[in-house]
Amino acid sequence: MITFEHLQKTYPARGTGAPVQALADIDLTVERGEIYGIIGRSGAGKSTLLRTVNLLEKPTSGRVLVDGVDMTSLSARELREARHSIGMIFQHFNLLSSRTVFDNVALPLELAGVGKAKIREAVEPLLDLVGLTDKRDRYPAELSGGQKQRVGIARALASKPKVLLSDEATSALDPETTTQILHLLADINRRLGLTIVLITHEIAVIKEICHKVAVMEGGRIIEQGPVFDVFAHPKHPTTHTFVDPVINRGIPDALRGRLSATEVPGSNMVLRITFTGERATSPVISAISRKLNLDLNIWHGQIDEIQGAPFGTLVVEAIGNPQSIEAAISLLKVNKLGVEVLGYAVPGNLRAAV
Ligand SMILES: Nc1ncnc2c1ncn2[C@@H]1O[C@H](COP(=O)(O)OP(=O)(O)OP(=O)(O)O)[C@@H](O)[C@H]1O
Repeated sequence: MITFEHLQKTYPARGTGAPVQALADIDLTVERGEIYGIIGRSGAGKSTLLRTVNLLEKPTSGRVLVDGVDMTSLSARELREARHSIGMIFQHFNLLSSRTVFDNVALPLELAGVGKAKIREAVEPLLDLVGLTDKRDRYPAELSGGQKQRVGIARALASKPKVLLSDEATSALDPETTTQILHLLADINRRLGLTIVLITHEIAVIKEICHKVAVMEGGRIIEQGPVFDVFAHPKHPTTHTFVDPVINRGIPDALRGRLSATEVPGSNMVLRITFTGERATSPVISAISRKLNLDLNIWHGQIDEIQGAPFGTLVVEAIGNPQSIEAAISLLKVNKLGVEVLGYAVPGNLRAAV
């Protein structure tokens, strides 16, 4: 539905400053019907990337294709037309304070010259969809933040877009309202098959509703893929800093302090084994222990949930000869379990910690 091809954006120098390269060679595809989350720290280039989709920001080079149409090649009139199929919602809602809820939602249709009866036909179901039928004659100042964003969503849907762009739409809301708005977006995605691209600096937003995620840093995408895969096996250190606080893949601090990065005489290897819902670990682990005559002492374990699928982590201390341990690691991998060496620990220290 949306393809970014070799997309670059450099903002010209301001005053005595240097030009800013906000986007550096972005290649990304968002499939139809997906909720695609883009996460990154402040200044990573998220807003710039999102705003190239409807050409609020013109790329310096490269292309943006929306439903097969190269947005960078359109005339001003064609671009106005194309923008009807791309809705957008904002952190600060961008509502007109002098218009009622109904009139805010109706605005894009009025601007497109749609008649009064047709506007009513379009707006009333949208107010129902976002749960604001009883607020239709209220003004923005009389609404809560969550209600204002519901108006923003209804207004964005008024021109029946194929794509909805969400620019930090929940950043100004409290956690409970954030969850309600995210559920509304997920519901709209399911009911209308709408493709949603959202930018956020909050990993909880990605975890809650996105199917896929791209992590941005310094104008580049440093990691991307299905949310489950990126959360379960983050590769880039920046992805770790986002994911680790919400997916507890780690070990308790008291135990972590007893790990050393290098092997010392008498120490045992400590492994982290990760598994997804379909894989039962304990029969595999006990079979491997028996077969190779080694002990895999479970040190710490837990199960998280990513997008409704269980994701488990076990930290084990491997006690046996080095060849058996190497063979065990291979066998765990053959059984499609994730294995990482966390470090080494002296058994006495471990027992003290447990
Ligand atoms: N109009 C502009 N002129 C010059 N530089 C800009 C402009 N807009 C953004 N930038 C710069 O481009 C880089 C990317 O900015 P962008 O707003 O896309 O990042 P972001 O990831 O959305 O950040 P935030 O989460 O803070 O909004 C930053 O260094 C920013 O200062």
